[in-house]
Amino acid sequence: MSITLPIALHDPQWLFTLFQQLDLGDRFFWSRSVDARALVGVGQAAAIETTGPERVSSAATAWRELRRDAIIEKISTDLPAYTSGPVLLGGFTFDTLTPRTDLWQNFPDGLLILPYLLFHSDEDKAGLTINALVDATDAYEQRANAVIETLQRLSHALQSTSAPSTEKPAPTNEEFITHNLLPAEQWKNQVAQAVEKIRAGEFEKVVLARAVQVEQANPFDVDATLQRLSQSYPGAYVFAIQRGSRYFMGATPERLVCSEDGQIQTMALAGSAPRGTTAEEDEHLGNELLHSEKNQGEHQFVVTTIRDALSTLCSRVWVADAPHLLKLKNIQHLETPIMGDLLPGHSILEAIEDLHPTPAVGGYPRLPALAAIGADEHLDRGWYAGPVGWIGTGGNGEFAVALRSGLVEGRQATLFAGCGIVADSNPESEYQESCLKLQVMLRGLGGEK
Ligand SMILES: C=C(O[C@H]1C=CC=C(C(=O)O)[C@@H]1O)C(=O)O
Repeated sequence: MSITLPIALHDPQWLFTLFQQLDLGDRFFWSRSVDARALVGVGQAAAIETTGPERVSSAATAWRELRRDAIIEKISTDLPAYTSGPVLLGGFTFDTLTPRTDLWQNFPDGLLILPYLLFHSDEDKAGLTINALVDATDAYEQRANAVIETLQRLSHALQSTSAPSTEKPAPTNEEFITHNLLPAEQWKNQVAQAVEKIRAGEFEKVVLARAVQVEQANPFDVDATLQRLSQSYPGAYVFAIQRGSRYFMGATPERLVCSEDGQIQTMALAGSAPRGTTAEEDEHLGNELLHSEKNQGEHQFVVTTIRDALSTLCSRVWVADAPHLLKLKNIQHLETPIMGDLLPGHSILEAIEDLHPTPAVGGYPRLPALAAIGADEHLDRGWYAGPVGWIGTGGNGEFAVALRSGLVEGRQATLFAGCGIVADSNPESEYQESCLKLQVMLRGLGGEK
């Protein structure tokens, strides 16, 4: 049973903090400041957990079953268009080839949660959805009273606390102790070996990732981290998924797929350069990136693969003629927007199944590149570089690729970054590029003033 009520627009960060105080269970955060869309969930009315290579298609089947007998009420027409009604939030692992370690305990291969409460907003409307799994034996009056009591507590919390400052939280004064999971020289050797394999014709591109462990004396402040990320990366998808004492969170620039009324939008994002310290230097670095054969090659693998994947799912596919620059705070990328008209009967989960992993996070051709990642990377990627996002009714939803991300627990965090390796990659430059990508979460956590 799912009921959506209109609610006043509120700062989603604030709702995230209030939901902690209500003590209703794990929290979920999703927002992209530029399109003013946010979803903030708490608690669990139902969960779909899947395993194995079929983790996405099994989730699609389970979601169809869960929806089949749903009673869906919308108490107004003045509600956000795509996020009203039951919405599942969650994600999937990057792959199911690499053995999982303790690091990703409680993050199954596939997990989509129907939260107990979901605050959702677009530019000018907001809604609060209350979900509950109810069966014929339920003491419905008691259940209804529990919901009323929760809503009263939420309303009280909204009235009695003031909205947090919209200022970006200052960096913490804490000392970070950082530790490469794989020593830097070893990672660079891996890159050099991948280049050899590419030159020997084993595959054409592979994305190799690395992880850094960060520790400080006091627990990391997850709420302040989300606020820093949202303010520093307004164009990024800022997300957090809590599983007990752990949060998987980040600010990723890469949309995997957005589906609205049968229209899907995706992008090829690959090829990187630092930002300049002056406008001239920045323009120069951007022009170099646009004209770099190495980066254009790395990018084209992604464009071609996405176009091919969409051709079986869509009646029409539109790909921009050439990539443009996506300029982020400390790094710039090549980006090609791609759109398509989904064939009737297809949903966002089918699009994810076909698109993921794109060569922006896996490689090209897909299978030998994934085998090389599994054999050579020595890293449990878990949900890093996997799809994270939400799905609503009618096949609508949005998923991003979980980059610029990390797993945060108490005083410790494990942060991830990867780089596309092609025949003319240079191990030292790739290492430097991975450091730029890691900076997103390092600064988010309050480090690197
Ligand atoms: C794999 C990552 O970035 C991808 C997205 C943009 C640019 C990339 C690159 O230039 O290598 C990567 O393909 C990461 O941030 O961990």
